[in-house]
Amino acid sequence: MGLPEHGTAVSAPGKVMLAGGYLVLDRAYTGLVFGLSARINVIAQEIHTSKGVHLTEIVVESPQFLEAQWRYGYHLAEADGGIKVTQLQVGSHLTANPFVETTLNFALTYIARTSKHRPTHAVKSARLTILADNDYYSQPASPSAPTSNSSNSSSTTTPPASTLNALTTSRFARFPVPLSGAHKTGLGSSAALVTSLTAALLSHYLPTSLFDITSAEGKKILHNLAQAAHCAAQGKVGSGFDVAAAVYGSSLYRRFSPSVLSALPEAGTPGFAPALEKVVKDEEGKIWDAEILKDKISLPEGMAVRMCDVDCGSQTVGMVKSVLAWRAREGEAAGELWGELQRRNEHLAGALRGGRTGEVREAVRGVRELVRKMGVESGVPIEPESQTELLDALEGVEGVYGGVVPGAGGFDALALLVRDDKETEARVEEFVKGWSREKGSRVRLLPVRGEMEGARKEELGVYEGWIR
Ligand SMILES: Nc1ncnc2c1ncn2[C@@H]1O[C@H](COP(=O)(O)OP(=O)(O)OP(=O)(O)O)[C@@H](O)[C@H]1O
Ligand SMILES: C[C@@](O)(CCOP(=O)(O)O)CC(=O)O
Repeated sequence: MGLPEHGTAVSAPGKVMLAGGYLVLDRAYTGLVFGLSARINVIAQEIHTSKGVHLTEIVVESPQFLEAQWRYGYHLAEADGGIKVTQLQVGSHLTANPFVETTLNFALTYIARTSKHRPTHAVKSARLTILADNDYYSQPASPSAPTSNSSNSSSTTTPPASTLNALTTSRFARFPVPLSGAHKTGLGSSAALVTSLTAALLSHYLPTSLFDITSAEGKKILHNLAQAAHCAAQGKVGSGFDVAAAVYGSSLYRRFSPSVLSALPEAGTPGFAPALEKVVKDEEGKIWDAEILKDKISLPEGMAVRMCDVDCGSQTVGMVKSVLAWRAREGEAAGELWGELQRRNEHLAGALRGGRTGEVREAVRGVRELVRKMGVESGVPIEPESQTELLDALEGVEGVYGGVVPGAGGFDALALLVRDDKETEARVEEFVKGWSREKGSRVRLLPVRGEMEGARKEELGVYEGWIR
């Protein structure tokens, strides 16, 4: 498979919230958010049809997974409802991908509205290829065999067998399962996907005078559009820190008011297109009130953020709901705890930003102490005992400054602040191997690390073998 000459590629990073989980749901508080080196890449290409064939469809595929192709037709919805896609059947069955479908509705509507062409002329057939870095999903035990993929072999890109071994051990693994069977590691795949798919569509269809991912205005449009699409696809309004990280990379994050999106009609319903354009462009800067402060987040020289995947079979549902119920119930005591926790989170951010490596360990301990208190008082295992034991033990490994349960916490992940050298990495790997043996859990140090940069354009050559 040669190198394709045409197309636009973008990538957006995953996320980890080092401190500020739960608090960040309220605009009175902030979160310390890091973008990650694991990216979701989307390549947009024109589909060339034979002469006389008037095919208009958008094909989205994730060639790393089985049965991961979604094809859509589209039409202009009446009464300014925007461009609405309809999924087309591929082979014998139809698997929905709500994040892809909603993103197409939002991005294509914005494109048709903004471009100078007639709406349906603005959107020609295209193929979007999604490639996710390996750390988003746990790796299969053994490399997958080539599959014939009979149901959609006509259009799914299957790398030739000769390159398959290399691909399974290289940047983009092939998984022997459909996307629904992949085990996620919690790095924010949906936010990175929605952001990079939105950016790929905007870059593909609009001239740089209307969308330029490298400019501040372009990032603003991407952020507002991706937040709106992600919230609609999720069916709820979270803090949006994951989309902010996907667009801007690491930052100190204060959320937008939920009311920003509450007046937006559903995609395809009357008035959706002008309402979306207005909220995305926010021409007077009065609609969006999120604060995404990039210069407030940095690390001391020689320090890295690393992640561990903890696979121990425990799951916790409804954590956010239970913590917020506790806060509503215990207004005053909870408010005091959150106030002090916010101060400690800011102190940690200050120590990291100021390069005060010597203060980091104590600052992390201070944060963890109150996170545990919040957990005990709300009855939610935010930093469960098994994680406390592991984090305390990891502090004893030379080169580890400290670690936390990131985001909402729970049993399944850790974020560590470590000395950024091979020796520390080897010691942590050795330690978690021993811990897994001893405790009967599976703890893995992921290759992924904190990174400052957000969504960006990529060279097509990176994806050789995966696109045509
Ligand atoms: N490689 C991919 N190709 C296509 N769609 C994907 C891909 N990765 C993720 N998605 C979409 O994102 C959904 C997963 O989103 P979900 O919010 O459950 O996970 P997440 O964002 O990784 O979770 P977390 O917020 O815990 O990190 C999938 O069901 C699919 O719709
Ligand atoms: C609990 C919360 O504050 C953080 C959730 O983070 P994560 O998905 O566990 O990385 C929710 C949110 O900010 O949307």
